[in-house]
Amino acid sequence: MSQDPSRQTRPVRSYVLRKGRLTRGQQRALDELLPRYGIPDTPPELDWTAVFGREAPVALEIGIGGGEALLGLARAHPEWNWVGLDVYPPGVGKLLLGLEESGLDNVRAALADGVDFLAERVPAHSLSACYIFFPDPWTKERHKKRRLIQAPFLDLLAARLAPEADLFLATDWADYAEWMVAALEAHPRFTNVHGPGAFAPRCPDRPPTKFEARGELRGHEVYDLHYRRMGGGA
Ligand SMILES: C[S@@+](CC[C@H](N)C(=O)[O-])C[C@H]1O[C@@H](n2cnc3c(N)ncnc32)[C@H](O)[C@@H]1O
Repeated sequence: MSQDPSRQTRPVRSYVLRKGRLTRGQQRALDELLPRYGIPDTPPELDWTAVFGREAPVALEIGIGGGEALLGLARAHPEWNWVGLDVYPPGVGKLLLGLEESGLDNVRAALADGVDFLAERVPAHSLSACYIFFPDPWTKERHKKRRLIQAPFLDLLAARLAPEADLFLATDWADYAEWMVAALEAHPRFTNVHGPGAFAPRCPDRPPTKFEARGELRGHEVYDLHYRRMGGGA
């Protein structure tokens, strides 16, 4: 039986932020679709109206995985501009293929580190929402310092979110969920929409991702969180 060429894999060549094997389809997407759906490298600080060709609230998802959640959210809210980031080339390739197939025109993608992107590219207070679903949990005690959700990251995020912007998170690690609640509630710029210490109902319009499904098969409970950036300050 001949193999579907789009399923054949080869090592990442052009994009090496994180190791990953691209299918031919994903490699083509990065080569051909990134110029269309990607975010231009210059100028360093972005002008969202120029990036999207229209004025609309901008929502950012950091760590899109295969882009399933972002595609669902962008489909559900065509009136918003959506930006998806990941350091994993096959994931960004998969999102680009999804964009090509869906015809959605309100999504832009970048193969980029979320922290660098926020620090270097995103104008102050220009984001109306941020989504972070199932960030790497770094479960070993000695690795927890690598977790994304901690004070320096929250300082940076607060400086890029507009006042009253929403922050939605989800994790299937109970210990990381508690860690996120502690970090966010210790931060002067974030308030829990559902009351101190509370978890949130499932984020509206959040489609299940492959990663979430894998966790569910292992019996992991999912914890959603919903915070709001309070007004004022940097
Ligand atoms: C556990 S996966 C979850 C993916 C996706 N959100 C989902 O629900 O299926 C975490 C994702 O975050 C990405 N990631 C980790 N650190 C990142 C960073 N600093 N910036 C952007 N993406 C990151 C990883 O490459 C991976 O795709």
